[in-house]
Amino acid sequence: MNDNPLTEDEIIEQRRKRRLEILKKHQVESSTNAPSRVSTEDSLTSEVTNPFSKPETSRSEDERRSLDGQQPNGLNDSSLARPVSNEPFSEKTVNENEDDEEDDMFADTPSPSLKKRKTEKKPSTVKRSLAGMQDTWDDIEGYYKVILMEELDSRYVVQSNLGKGMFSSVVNVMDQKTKASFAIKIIRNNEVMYKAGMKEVSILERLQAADPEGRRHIIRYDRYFMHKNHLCMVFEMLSLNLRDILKKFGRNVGLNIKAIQVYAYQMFTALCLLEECNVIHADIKPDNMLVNEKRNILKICDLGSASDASENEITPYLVSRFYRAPEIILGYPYSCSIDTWSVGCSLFELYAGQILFPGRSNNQMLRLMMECKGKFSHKMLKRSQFTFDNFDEDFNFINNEIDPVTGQQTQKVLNFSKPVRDIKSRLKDVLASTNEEVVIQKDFILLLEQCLELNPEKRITPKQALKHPFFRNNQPFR
Ligand SMILES: Nc1ncnc2c1ncn2[C@@H]1O[C@H](COP(=O)(O)OP(=O)(O)OP(=O)(O)O)[C@@H](O)[C@H]1O
Repeated sequence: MNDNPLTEDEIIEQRRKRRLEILKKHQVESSTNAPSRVSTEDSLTSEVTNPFSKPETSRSEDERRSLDGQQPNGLNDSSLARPVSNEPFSEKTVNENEDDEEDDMFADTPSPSLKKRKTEKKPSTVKRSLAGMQDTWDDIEGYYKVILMEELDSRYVVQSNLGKGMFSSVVNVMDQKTKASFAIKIIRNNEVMYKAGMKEVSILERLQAADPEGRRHIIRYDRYFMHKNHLCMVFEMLSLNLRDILKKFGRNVGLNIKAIQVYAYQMFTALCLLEECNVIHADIKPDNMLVNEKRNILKICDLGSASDASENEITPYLVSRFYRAPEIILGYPYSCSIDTWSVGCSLFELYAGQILFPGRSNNQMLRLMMECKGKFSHKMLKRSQFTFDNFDEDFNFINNEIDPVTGQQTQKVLNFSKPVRDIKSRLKDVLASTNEEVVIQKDFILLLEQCLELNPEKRITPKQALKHPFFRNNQPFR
């Protein structure tokens, strides 16, 4: 298997394609969906009658078990790590962040080198000079130049930088009224991003109305305001994302099975809410799952790629590639179950400490999926729009690879009669240390297999997943 890291050019090209898809989508939607004006005083926290909301009493017992504050045996830092005796996988691991580092099609100038990206830790302490000099507020890429102790919306005081994504920079602030901490996502000063941000706001509002008490593991959103031409979205303050957790506690070997159980249950609880609201997240991955300080509560964040399930326009670059469901690549009708696929990939990665399908192209993603799960049914291939990009007329897979020696593109037909690298064999080196863990691990493998059904119609639903035997001995929820 070729697990070599992608070249910088390949990463740039891959990410550019994805952002182009998002750009195209928002250009089409913008004329109808985006509000023409946003008031700085507008708040989205007021009560809204929500057609998607479901009364508390109608929630299943399983869902209720996962509610925040009902987990007496929460995780702590030591309970996340797997015993060091577990051997890491011998395979070379592809840089897990490669899919997040990209050239920036929204910037006026070429991006700084990929390595230089995540640099800024502390906001500048230089005082901003003259009001009215708008261009000094933004950097050349349209990110707001945050100043330590700056006041936003006459209320929030900037404490530190939290992170930087393609669409925004995120800062930690203190609300002077309540002294509470919040995270504010400051969207880049760019019309397309503003429209994408407003769409994220409307989806968050909808999810919030269906879960007014915020117990279903989607990030809590408070309100938005405008600051110097930047859309600012106020969120509850959380701690690390699961990619950071994996680096910190998994030591690149993965987290222990008990931590996986707790997080998995919360992920499926969030997916249930998304499904009830008919929302597809479309960017589920460890980077977009945040945990609290105590590490016992997980929330899914970054709804920036989310959309209504009825808007499921066929496009082959939706979702970050390693977490992309086969139906997206094939051009088969897709729905909320693409998020279940992404959760399956994320859970494997959190447990194994390595990416499940580190394909360097959509074609290679299909190959890795078939090595793991066997071949696609002809019925599915017949219904897919992009089948012949990757299969011949007899539905044989055409493997497209770059020859590492000659650098030439090579094509050869590959046949997959049955899985050659299934989940069980991939996890054979992750040894369970107790008999109890052996049983839990077996159930985990079963659950992963069901999340990773090639046919989306046969894939486990989030509601079914919550009842899976994998959660049988999950004491924190009992
Ligand atoms: N509520 C929060 N609490 C703590 N940290 C946060 C919070 N929200 C975001 N962050 C940090 O900021 C980073 C970027 O946030 P987010 O993914 O929402 O931004 P984005 O611009 O949409 O990024 P992307 O390029 O992934 O689309 C996150 O990975 C996380 O580390």
